[in-house]
Amino acid sequence: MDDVLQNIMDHAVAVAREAGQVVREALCDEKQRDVMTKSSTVDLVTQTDQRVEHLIIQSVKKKFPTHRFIGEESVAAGEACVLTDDPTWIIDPIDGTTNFVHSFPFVAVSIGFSVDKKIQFGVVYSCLEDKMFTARRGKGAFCNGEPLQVSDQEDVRRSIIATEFGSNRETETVEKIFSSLRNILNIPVHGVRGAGTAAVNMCLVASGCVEAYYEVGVHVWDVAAGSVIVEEAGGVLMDVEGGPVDLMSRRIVAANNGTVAHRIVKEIDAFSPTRDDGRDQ
Ligand SMILES: O=P([O-])([O-])O[C@@H]1[C@H](O)[C@H](O)[C@@H](O)[C@H](O)[C@H]1O
Ligand SMILES: [Mg+2]
Ligand SMILES: [Mg+2]
Repeated sequence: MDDVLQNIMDHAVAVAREAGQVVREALCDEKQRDVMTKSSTVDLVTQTDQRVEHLIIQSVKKKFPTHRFIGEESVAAGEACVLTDDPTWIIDPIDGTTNFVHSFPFVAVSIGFSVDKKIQFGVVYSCLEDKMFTARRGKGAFCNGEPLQVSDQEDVRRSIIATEFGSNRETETVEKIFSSLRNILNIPVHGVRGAGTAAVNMCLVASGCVEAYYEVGVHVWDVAAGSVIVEEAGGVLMDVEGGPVDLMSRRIVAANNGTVAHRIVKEIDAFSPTRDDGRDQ
């Protein structure tokens, strides 16, 4: 299986690079950034998201015809979001679509690969920075081939925390997001940041630039690849209430260590969006 998995991962890296090239080119063409909306008026999608997802899936199908897929835009088009034990590619063709639409310079192609419901490797290509983040379970995490290591900071008060506001603008949700943010700022922490892409935020944790990232409202395709990149860089994953992470639950804390993760969890005003797999919370 070892060489087989490496072969699959090599293909993921190659297709992510190809997809990134398409995204870069599309940035220069306003038509390819025309906005459509999904779950809310601020949940954006473009024809480039759809085109890139199609490109990735077709390319994989040709080489690995039995593999399954969970792709953000396929799910938006009505496909089921079910993780089985079968080899499954979990794809976010453009993580950071809002950034893409506005030319805000953090946009990633995110590909996770799961077998037996466990992510085996992750590839995040931050295509405007030309940074290829990769990690295979048990084999370390890398950026452009250089090993990654999380920060060794244990004191949350000397930390930068990343988070996002998401695309749910219901009053209650916005209140909870701000309540968590206020609590964390008041610890106080050195700063709060957000790149506008969950996948890049997780790679920033893996790179040691920020100590933790948390969000309620992410989807499995936002975090599947990043989850193994964080763990392989020495970090930890947790649910926002401190239990084990569940990638379908739409809740995540990714941190450099358990001390920082547990400290952040204390300040998060948790809530439970509808799960990606439609199961009860
Ligand atoms: O829609 P998309 O740009 O692929 O993904 C979104 C981005 O990662 C954003 O930073 C995060 O706040 C959202 O929760 C994601 O859904
Ligand atoms: Mg995304
Ligand atoms: Mg996306």
